[in-house]
Amino acid sequence: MSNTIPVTVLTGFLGSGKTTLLNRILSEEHGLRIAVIENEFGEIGIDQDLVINADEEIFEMNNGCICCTVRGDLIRILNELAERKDKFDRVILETTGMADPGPVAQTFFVDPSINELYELDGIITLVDAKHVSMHLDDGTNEVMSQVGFADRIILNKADLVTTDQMFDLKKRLQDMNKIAGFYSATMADAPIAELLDIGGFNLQRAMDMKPNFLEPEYPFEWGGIWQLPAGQYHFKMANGPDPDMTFLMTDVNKTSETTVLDLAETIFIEFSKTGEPINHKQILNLTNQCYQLQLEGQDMYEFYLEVKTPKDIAVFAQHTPEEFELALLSQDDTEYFPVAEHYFNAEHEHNDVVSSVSIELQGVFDGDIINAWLGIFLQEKGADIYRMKGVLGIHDESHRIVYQGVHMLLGAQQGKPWGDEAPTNKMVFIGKNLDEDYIRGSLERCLYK
Ligand SMILES: Nc1nc2c(ncn2[C@@H]2O[C@H](COP(=O)(O)OP(=O)(O)OP(=O)(O)O)[C@@H](O)[C@H]2O)c(=O)[nH]1
Repeated sequence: MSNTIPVTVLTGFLGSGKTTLLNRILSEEHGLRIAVIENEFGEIGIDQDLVINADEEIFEMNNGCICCTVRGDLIRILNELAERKDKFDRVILETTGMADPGPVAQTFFVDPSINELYELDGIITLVDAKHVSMHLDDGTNEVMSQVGFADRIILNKADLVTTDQMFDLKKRLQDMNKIAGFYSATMADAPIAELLDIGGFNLQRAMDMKPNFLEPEYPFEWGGIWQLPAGQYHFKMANGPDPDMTFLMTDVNKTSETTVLDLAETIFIEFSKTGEPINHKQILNLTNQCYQLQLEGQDMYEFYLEVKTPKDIAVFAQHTPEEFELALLSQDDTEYFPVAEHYFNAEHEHNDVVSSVSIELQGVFDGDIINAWLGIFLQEKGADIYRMKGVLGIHDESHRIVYQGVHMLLGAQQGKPWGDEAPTNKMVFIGKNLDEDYIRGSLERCLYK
């Protein structure tokens, strides 16, 4: 009998019903002990508050989308979990609605330690039957990929569409994935026994769909090695694709392209951490630590480097040197060129028009005013707001009130009691063209005075 721990990946676009399904699985009597890994898109953790009270272990990853940091964070969490493997029988991994499940699935095949400990049981994709067509028409890549990789597809929110609409939707999705099992559901009430123990993610189909499925993706696009005499240097850079860029340096004792490739296999874990911010004219240390170079506000930037004894140094950068015009110069402005380099497979990109705004406020809201404002806001901006979640304190309410919005639909439910805790408010909005100052200002005006 295999000793590996089965992992089920729950995926589906924002608001499609992943947490609803997770809660159903956790509350059903099946005798299984489940460890949960939650990945969130917004930087403050709300999902943990929305998952029902359970004895299960819940691990949260909210420093980015799982598909971007997958080979770092996820491997680290899975390894930590494995140390306690006597405490659970299986793992459920809920990805953010913005995640492409491809790189998540890939981790279970390409990383040797994970491959030995875990087995990908299956990918379950939740589809919001009311809104998914809009995202498919938009060509939202994440949704296509979530449907394409699924072993099971749950057409959720059947209560919000007609039988004909459901039929057409199923036909459309079947054209995109002929092998998955389809279930139509309301409040994710699909038969759980058919969702767990699928008995193996279909690797062959994943390879058919994406032939480079098993080629690792990296959080960096480029790595290079310089041979440097002792002296003072500076990296010169222009603006790149992002206002900040992850950058890591380390010294090496070999200088071939193979050295860059070998190093990539260990460095990516460090690279997926959030680095220390470094500004123009600051010094970089050769510490094998991740930096966040701040590239915003001017045309050119310089970052200093001191080399005390002759050294070979490797640099890994989130973007290619061409994208931000990287040059390494000595004090007398002689340019030094890398002696070896490699461009990595980092194709994976998000539609960066979509962003998230996370807001935490002290105090309690005036119930009537916050309800009125949220209603108007979602009516006006609903097409752009994929998702809104909030755990709020309301004046004269002893319990948390959980707000959930998906486009223009908004609902509120009573959550856990505050008890002795002072109420605080956490809200996340995910969507296009979000104006953080406007949202924050409006919310502050809704507080009870
Ligand atoms: N009408 C209706 N609402 C549903 C159904 N399933 C879930 N919901 C509601 O839709 C909202 C989003 O559900 P979640 O389960 O939080 O969705 P999610 O996929 O986890 O959302 P994210 O974590 O933001 O991606 C909640 O308010 C749910 O109560 C359904 O079948 N019908």
